[in-house]
Formats: sequence, structure tokens, C-alpha cells
Amino acid sequence: MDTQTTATTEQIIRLMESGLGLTFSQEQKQILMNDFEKPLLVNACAGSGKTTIVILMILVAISKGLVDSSEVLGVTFSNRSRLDMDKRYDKYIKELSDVGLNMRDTQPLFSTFHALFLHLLMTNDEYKNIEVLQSPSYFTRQLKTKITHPSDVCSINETLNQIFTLNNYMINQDLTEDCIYPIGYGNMNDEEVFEALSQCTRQEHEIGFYQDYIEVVTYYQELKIQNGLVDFNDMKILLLQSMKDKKYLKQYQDVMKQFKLVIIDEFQDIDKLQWKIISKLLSSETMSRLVVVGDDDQSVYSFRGSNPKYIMNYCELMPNAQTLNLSTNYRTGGKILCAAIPGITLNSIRLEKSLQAFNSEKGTIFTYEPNNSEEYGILKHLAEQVNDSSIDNKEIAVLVRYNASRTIAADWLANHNIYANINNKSLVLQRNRYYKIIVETMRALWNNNYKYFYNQSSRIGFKKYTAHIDEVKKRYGKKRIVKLSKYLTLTQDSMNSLTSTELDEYGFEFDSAVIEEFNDIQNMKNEGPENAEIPVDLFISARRLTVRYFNFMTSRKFISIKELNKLFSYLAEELSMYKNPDDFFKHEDYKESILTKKEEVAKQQNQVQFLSLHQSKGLEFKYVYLYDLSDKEVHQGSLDINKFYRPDISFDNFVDIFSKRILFFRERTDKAFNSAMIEEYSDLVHEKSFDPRNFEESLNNKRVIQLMYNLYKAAKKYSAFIEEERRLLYVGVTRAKAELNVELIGNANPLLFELNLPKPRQN
Ligand SMILES: Nc1ncnc2c1ncn2[C@@H]1O[C@H](COP(=O)(O)OP(=O)(O)OP(=O)(O)O)[C@@H](O)[C@H]1O
Repeated sequence: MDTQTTATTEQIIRLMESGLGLTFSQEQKQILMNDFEKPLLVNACAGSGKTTIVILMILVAISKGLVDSSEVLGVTFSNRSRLDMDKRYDKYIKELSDVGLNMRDTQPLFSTFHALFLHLLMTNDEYKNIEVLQSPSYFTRQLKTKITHPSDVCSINETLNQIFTLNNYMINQDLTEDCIYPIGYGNMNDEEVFEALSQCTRQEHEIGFYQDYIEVVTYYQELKIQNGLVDFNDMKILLLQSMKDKKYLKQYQDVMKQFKLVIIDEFQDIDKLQWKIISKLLSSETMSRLVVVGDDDQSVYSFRGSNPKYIMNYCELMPNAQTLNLSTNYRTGGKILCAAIPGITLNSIRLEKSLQAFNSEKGTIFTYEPNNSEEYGILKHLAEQVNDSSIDNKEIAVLVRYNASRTIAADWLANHNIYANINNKSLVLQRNRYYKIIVETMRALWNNNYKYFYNQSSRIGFKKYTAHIDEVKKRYGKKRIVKLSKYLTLTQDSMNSLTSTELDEYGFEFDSAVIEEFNDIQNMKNEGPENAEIPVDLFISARRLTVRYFNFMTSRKFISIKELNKLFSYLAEELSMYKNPDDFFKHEDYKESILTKKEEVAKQQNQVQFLSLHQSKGLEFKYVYLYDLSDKEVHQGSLDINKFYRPDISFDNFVDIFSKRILFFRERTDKAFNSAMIEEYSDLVHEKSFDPRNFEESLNNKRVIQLMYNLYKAAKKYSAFIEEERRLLYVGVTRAKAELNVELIGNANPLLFELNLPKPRQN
């Protein structure tokens, strides 16, 4: 090894500064001076150069001769981070050789947890031929057949997704032994099993969902075995199981023995099983100098099993570990970071640290409040930037919390000749279920099209109306109907001539409504199609015909009224820009094709990327847009739950605080628990033995104590959820290097108001 063993660490650091053109902060230097005598936690804030420092730290250890590069293992969570580490290592080696710091070119091993676990498993004869299944979606077709309680609100694919999110959570939190049922299910009846499952998800599902969960997941396990496949969860579980056998444990430990220095990046994302495996397989010597690097403020994967408690309690996990901070953010403009700090510091589950920006004067924030005169201010600004030839579009990112937010934005942008890369074709407006109901009904009326009319008949008069149409058609014989007018004439004949059946009576009422709307529309068309009122009238006709369906769906809460209104007002506004519905339909077809067809996408000059807040982690952009962050899950008023009941609150403290709040601030307490949709609250307050004025006495009642305990658990869970949402918002804000744009919609996520934002932009 051509090391610099004669050079002191200070000299190596100075060479690094000159070779890389950086001036390290005192904190960074302190980390590079680490002597590897103790375990180390690098408690880093976003953009503080932790990846940079991790790699340089490895290079210092190698150049001082403490380890050979082949003895170093860097573990990450995603392939993207692994590649980033590999690339940066190469780059630094080259740049440092220019200043005389030469290292042999063998590379340390940078690996994801998955790849490492797979490698270990394959050393075991039993698993040497296993193949990896990247995702359950490989079996979607087969798994779909096991969904026998389809939801009225979610598609089958969405339901499958929810099933596997729940399954992952259970596996990663160690809540299941067989990867299907909750632990202890042998002593539970069905109802208790469903109840235990429902505790593992924040969504509220019908019993049918949990029945389907068991069917789907059981079948999934069978399919994997039949096909000789293992997924990422299986790897962890199979490793742990085989580690119970001393022979295999030793075998895996022998493989890991070569690594004398191990660094785990993004340690805030580690889950229980990953920690169990890694801590058992590394030698005690390597564990004694284990370096973990992470930012507890960026722990956003609890739904996948990540548990910030490992980073929070590292010093207890590894007695005599030391903690070093990286508190200067080199990425985020200072003004933007200042806006983020008041929010994130409200979290109670976080490590003590100071946060500051390297460049405190940098950064601009714009906020936008959509109103009647300016609904799309934020998108207009985005369009200007995308069209600005001096800006590289890769430097722009639109971040959303929920997938549906991509739909209208992408369509609006397509109207302005900008292609939004939303990464999911099913989210394109023209493929939206409710949009299709209206637009196909419009096409039926305008183009005299029977097929569209028939497609949407169940939305005009429910399934019974479709049955009536089938009946009328049957009387007509087997001939195909192409024109809606043909069907309407047939049914009119039936109305006049037949002794009507009950089905006819039901159907004629809807037929009459269709005839009326159809005639109106066709009369307008005959008077000349170029009339600014026609498109909107046509929309209103379609709305009238489908009103029963939408009222039914919203009253049963299958559709959110807010989301529906947003969609329809967008559609109405779109239509008001056309004189002829044909032009509208043509343009809609065009937009669908540019947003979904590969060859069309490739032709689009102006592209802009949409990412979820989760996807944006680890990335940085000059211009960031926080778009359509709504109160869908973090409801107005519910932040009080986190304010008064921290996620780690003890039961005694909870009871103490709750007793006072319910007595003196009853209205606000009702609001907080109700808006957080914590049903355990209403269970408690409706229990007749519970009396807030005689709180102490109520607690003598067994039932009250049980309900109180249920409420305590639910409040803690919701409080932890709020803190995770706060971290997610922090991740989003800190992606912005120069400019942050925030949309404050009417039903904005209340966490946005914890940020220090300027007044909305006036147009
Ligand atoms: N001492 C320094 N002086 C100037 N720039 C620096 C310094 N250290 C790091 N940087 C720069 O700061 C930016 C962020 O660094 P890096 O990507 O390593 O941060 P990170 O902590 O891994 O980020 P995150 O956790 O938010 O993804 C990079 O552009 C890096 O070059």
C-alpha cells in the first residue's frame, strides 16, 4: 500500500482540502481526526456533507495504514446512495492523487443492506440458487384473483399496495413470525386477528380488507416457494432464522471477518432486523469502532420499519460510543433553512443539535395562496422557469405528498406545452375515473355515441339502468347499436307501445332525462358548433345526468367532496376556453398521448420532474416546489395531540395532562382528538363511568382504565405520525439550494404554518 503513514492526520486533512478545493469546518475536521478507538455516531444535519466526510474518513483511515481498502465496508440503504458513494470515492481518489496523496486503487466494498444479506445467504448451500424477487407486483395478475372484497374507493392495485405496506410493516417491526399473521394468532379468533392487523395500519379498512390480506399474503408466500424466489424481507428473515444454527452463524461471521472498518450511512433508516443481523455478524473488534452516520430529522420510513430509536439511543446501544455533530448545512440557502428550523425543532423525538446554513444570506422563498383571481400562481411561476433557457430543467423539482396531486398539475402544464414527468401513467387526468365518467358522458351526448353512453349508464342510473338498456336492446334483436339516437328512438318506441315491466318503469325515467339532455345538446350543435357556451353547457348536462351517482359516492364517503370539486372546477375552467367541444376532445386525446406514450414523451422539449417527498430524500435542486400539500391526513386542529402528548410520553404523564385538558379545555380537546380521528377518545368520553369532573374516581373503574390506556396508545401513535410528517416536510424544504416555492392551498397541511414563510406572492 502506497500510504502516507509518515504524514500526520492534520497533514492529510490539509492535502485533502487543497486537493478537493474545500475548507472543512471544525466539526468536519474533528470527524476526520477520528482515531477509531470507539464507536462513533455522526449526528449530521441535512446537506452537511456527511457523504463527503464519510468517504474522506475512510480515505484518512486507509492513508494512515489503519486499514486496507479491502477491509472497509460502507453500508447504505438504496442502490442510488451506493452508486453515489462508489462514484465519489473514485472522484476523490483521482483528485487527491493530483496533490500527492496516493492510495492503491482497490476499492472498499460499498453495498446496500439487501446486496450484503443476499451475498451472505448465498454462502449457505440451502440458498445458493435463490433468485431475488424485486417486488410482489411480479405476481400481480395471480394475486388479484385473491381480492374478493374489492373496495369501492380504491382500485385493486391500490388495495394490493395497501396489503403489502401492511405486510412490510409487520415484518419490519417484528410483529409476525410467519410473515402473514400477527404474533400469537394461534390464541386469537378471527375478529382478534383482524383487530391486531388493524393496529398495524393508520388507514381504516373494512373487515373484508383484512380477509383479503390473509388470502393474498398466504398465496404470495406459496408463489415465491413454487418459483424459487425470495424477496427483500425474506432475505432478512431467512438470515436470522439460519443464524440460530451455530454452524451458519459462524459461517456468516467468517465472511464478515474481513471487514475491520464498517460505516453505516443513513443510520436513521435502520430497522430492527437489519440491526439484529449486522450487530451479530460483525466481530467485536469491528463493532468497537463501528461508525454510523445519519440525521434523525430525516427519518421518514417508519412505514417500512425504520426506527429512529437506533440513532436516538446509539450511545446506549453501544456503550462508550461518542457523538460528533455536523451542523452546518452547505446546500440549503440560509433563508430557506431558517424557514424550516421553527418547524423541525418542535419535534420532541430528536437529537440535540444546532442547525445553521453555510451561506446565511442565500435563498429565496415564494409562497402562493390560490384564490379566485389567481388559482395557478405556483404553476405559472414553474412554467416560466421551465421555459427559461438559462435554467437547466434538471435543477427543478416539484415535490408532492400524495400521488393524486400530480394529476391536475400535469394536465395544466401540458396545456402550457410542458411535459411533467409524473412517473405513473394511471395518474394522468384523462385516465382518472371521475373525469372519465363526465367526459365520456359528454362525448356520448355530443357525438351521438352509444358506446360511451352504455359505458357510463350505471353512473346515470346505477346497474339497474344498464339492465334496462340491455332489455330494450334485446327487443331490438342482435343488431349493433352505434348511435345513441338509435337507442333513444328504440326506448321511446318501447315507452309508447309496451305494457311496461318494473325494470322499464325504472329505466324510462332515466331515458327521459337522457333524451332531454341529448336533444338540448344536439339542437345547440345544429345551430352551429362554434359557440363559447356549448362546452360548458355540455359539461353541465353530463353533471346533471350523473349527479345521483356522485351524490351517492360522496355521501358514502367513497369520494372526497373536496377532491371531486377540485377536479370538476378544473374541468369546467378548461372547457370555458373552448368554443367547440370537438377541439376540447381532440386536445384531451393529444394530452393523454404525450403524457403516456413513450415516443411522444421523448419528443417533449420542456420537461419537469415530479417527485414524492420520500423520493426527494438525498437529492438536491436549485429550485424546489412544494405543491398541493393538503391536510388530508394531518388535519387542522390535530397538532394539539403532538403538542400535549409527545410520542414517548408515559402513561402516568398522559393521564395527568389529559385530566386537566379535558376539564379546562374541553372544546379544544374534543376538536384535537376528533380531527385526528382517534376513535378511542369518543369511546372513553361516552363511557358512562367516565366523569372528567371526578377524574380520579373514574379511574377506579376497570373499564375506564382500559379505555384510557387505549386512548393513550392511539394518542402516542398519532403524535409519532405528526413528528414523521414534520420530518418529511423538513426533507422537502432542505432540498432547495436557491429557491423554495410553497403553495398554501385553502386546506393546507397545518405543518406548513409552523415554517417561517414570507407573505404570499402578489400577482
Ligand atoms: N466544507 C465544505 N465546504 C463547502 N461545501 C461543502 C463542504 N462539505 C460539503 N460540502 C458540499 O455540501 C453539499 C452537501 O454534501 P453531501 O451531499 O455530502 O451532504 P449530505 O449531508 O450527505 O446530504 P443529505 O443528508 O441532505 O442528503 C455538497 O454539494 C458538498 O460538496
